Amino acid sequence: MTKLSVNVNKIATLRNARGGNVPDLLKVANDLEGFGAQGITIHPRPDERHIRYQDARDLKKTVKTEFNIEGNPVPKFIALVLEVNPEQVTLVPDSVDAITSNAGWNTVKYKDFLTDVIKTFKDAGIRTSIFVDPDPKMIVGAKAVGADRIELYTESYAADYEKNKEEAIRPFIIAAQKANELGIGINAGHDLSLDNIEYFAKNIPNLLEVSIGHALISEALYIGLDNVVNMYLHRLK
Ligand SMILES: CC(=O)[C@@H](O)[C@H](O)COP(=O)(O)O
Ligand SMILES: NCC(=O)COP(=O)(O)O
Repeated sequence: MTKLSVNVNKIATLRNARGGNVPDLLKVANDLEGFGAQGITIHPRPDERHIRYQDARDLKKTVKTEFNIEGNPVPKFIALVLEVNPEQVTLVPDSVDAITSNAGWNTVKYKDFLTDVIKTFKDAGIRTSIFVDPDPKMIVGAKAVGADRIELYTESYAADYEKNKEEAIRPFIIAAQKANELGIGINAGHDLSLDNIEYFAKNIPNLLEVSIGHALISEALYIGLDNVVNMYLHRLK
């Protein structure tokens, strides 16, 4: 079964719009777990425009499922993750001014850097995952730097799903086969939604976890967080 980790960045975005504590991020995360989410994901960005570094510290005390922190491993991020000690860290190569994540790591070019960073986190007992495009070379590179898992960057799948879902998923199936062959775990995320998740999960062998935020919170505006979590869980069965 594939685990659902809910990315709560958008809850923090809404909270920050007024400067107070509505909605209450910790309560929402706790409720999501109560509704069945099997993990909570955050992606603190250097400008703290949604998740603040303090949110990571606070969530660590309350999250009872798997806590996953994503981000670019700049020194400030590495220090935060080591301090908070989540179950999983996901390395994402986003630039400071990126609106959202827009590429996977080049695990070949950044081999030495990634090997060091992965070792730092693994020595602290934190499971490591590397955000990658569905390119077998990058998956071989992720294995070579010692990552426990890859997170497949699913933006292209989501963008092309309506046009031609068989074509859209093809590179992801090939990538997953490579990951399975190498014995590296598979996570996935970015722009996954109630529309496209079921086909993805059914076609990707050994998909361990998906992290979903933007679409899930948007869908919840119409059907509520409880319903939306359960609809994802049903599609991931
Ligand atoms: C790695 C990934 O795809 C997500 O973490 C995504 O980047 C969410 O970040 P934002 O909420 O800042 O768009
Ligand atoms: N790792 C992907 C994630 O956490 C959520 O991405 P999105 O669903 O907000 O696009």
